[in-house]
Amino acid sequence: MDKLLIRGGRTLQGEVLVSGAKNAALPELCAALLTAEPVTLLNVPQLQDVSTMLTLIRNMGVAAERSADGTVRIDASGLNTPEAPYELVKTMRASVLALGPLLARFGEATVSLPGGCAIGSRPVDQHIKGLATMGAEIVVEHGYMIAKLPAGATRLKGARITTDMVTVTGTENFLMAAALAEGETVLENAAQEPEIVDLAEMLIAMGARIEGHGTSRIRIQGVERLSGCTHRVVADRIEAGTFLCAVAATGGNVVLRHGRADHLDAVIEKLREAGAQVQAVDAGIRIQSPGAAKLRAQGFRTTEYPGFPTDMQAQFMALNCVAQGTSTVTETIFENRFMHVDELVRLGARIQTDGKVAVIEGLGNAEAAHPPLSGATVMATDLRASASLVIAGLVADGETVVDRIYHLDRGYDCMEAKLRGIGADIERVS
Ligand SMILES: CC(=O)N[C@H]1[C@@H](OP(=O)(O)OP(=O)(O)OC[C@H]2O[C@@H](n3ccc(=O)[nH]c3=O)[C@H](O)[C@@H]2O)O[C@H](CO)[C@@H](O)[C@@H]1O
Ligand SMILES: C=C(OP(=O)(O)O)C(=O)O
Repeated sequence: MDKLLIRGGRTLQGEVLVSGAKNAALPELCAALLTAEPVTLLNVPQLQDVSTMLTLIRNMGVAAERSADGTVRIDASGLNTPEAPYELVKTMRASVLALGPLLARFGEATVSLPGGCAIGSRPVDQHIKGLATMGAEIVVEHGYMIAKLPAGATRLKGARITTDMVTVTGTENFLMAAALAEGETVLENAAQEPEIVDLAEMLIAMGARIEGHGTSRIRIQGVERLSGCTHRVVADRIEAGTFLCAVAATGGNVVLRHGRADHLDAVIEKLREAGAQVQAVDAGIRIQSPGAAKLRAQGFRTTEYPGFPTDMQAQFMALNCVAQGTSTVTETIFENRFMHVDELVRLGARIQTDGKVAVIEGLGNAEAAHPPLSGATVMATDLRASASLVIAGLVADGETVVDRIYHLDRGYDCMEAKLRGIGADIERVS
């Protein structure tokens, strides 16, 4: 099993190329199921989750080829098995995004329930309720959602869908289903994430009629068929945010090429309050930091976009551990997304948790002769927890080994090579 070996203490300088967003590429690969015409996606990141999604759609009879430059060509004209099996869904929750497109184009779908994962339960009751409002008949049997149209119906019906909470994958499933439904669908309480906007733009390029994406009310006028398209996946704001926290912690001066500062307002605001300089520049985002010991830790609460993203909580917590002062972090989206805490503590961090709240005693001291964390072997437990351990390892004294980095490989495109490119001492060992 691969591990990362990090020797901490280097500042970071130079330029990093931000990849396409995992959380946009995965729904967009599913959106290609909505048409029998070829779809080309550009800027698709090289990630394990993308490979899993390609396996999933190929299992359905879809032709999909991926080139090294990030182009993926999909031809779903031969789709013959509208099914997402448990073996694949259990390793990647995003597989539930096949439900909406399969139901809309074929009138049937069998998709495994995702179950839970390390960070908490991943319920899909809102997906089922919303698609049922559009006329689908969905039963849950043997761990699968088995969905079909009522006898005689050929399309889903447009509907007004108000979800109990803001759901990102729910909004994506509804968008894709509604694009081919009969009549108008209005999504109330819709998610506003940049990845939703990017998916909507791809669907519009396929001929969908969508308005209001990026706001909490999205209107979709269903069309009878969608065409192929070429679409470029939006830059990964979470990858960019992770590098921002890494540079803030180590100190340095780095440009994140293609990074979108306008998609990271909540995180950038906190970094500025901490004392780092962060600017949108032509090429992307520039960060200059004197290093965590001279920054002030910042409390935050995770919420849906445009609030502070849950997918950045672990990485910012790692920064808070080595900055000055006490901070409070509240995780409101997932009930178990503090798995990195015990591992950060192994490196010397001081963190107390109580339910959704973590209190971090920042160990930053600009006068100290040694870094406050000391290298150790730590275990990655989930995707963003892994990234937080890498950030901690970059500032810790001596060697840190991050084990189980298959979690990291699900969602970061060549992270160690990118970090090495800006001066980190980090290598992958088997
Ligand atoms: C709003 C939010 O921050 N969503 C995050 C969530 O998206 P993801 O799409 O996985 O999760 P949702 O946005 O659907 O879930 C948001 C909240 O709603 C609940 N829920 C959701 C659907 C449902 O049918 N029933 C239900 O109760 C979830 O338990 C969760 O507490 O995890 C992703 C991976 O970390 C992040 O990229 C997303 O930013
Ligand atoms: C947890 C994440 O992804 P997933 O929903 O695929 O588990 C993430 O992107 O941080």
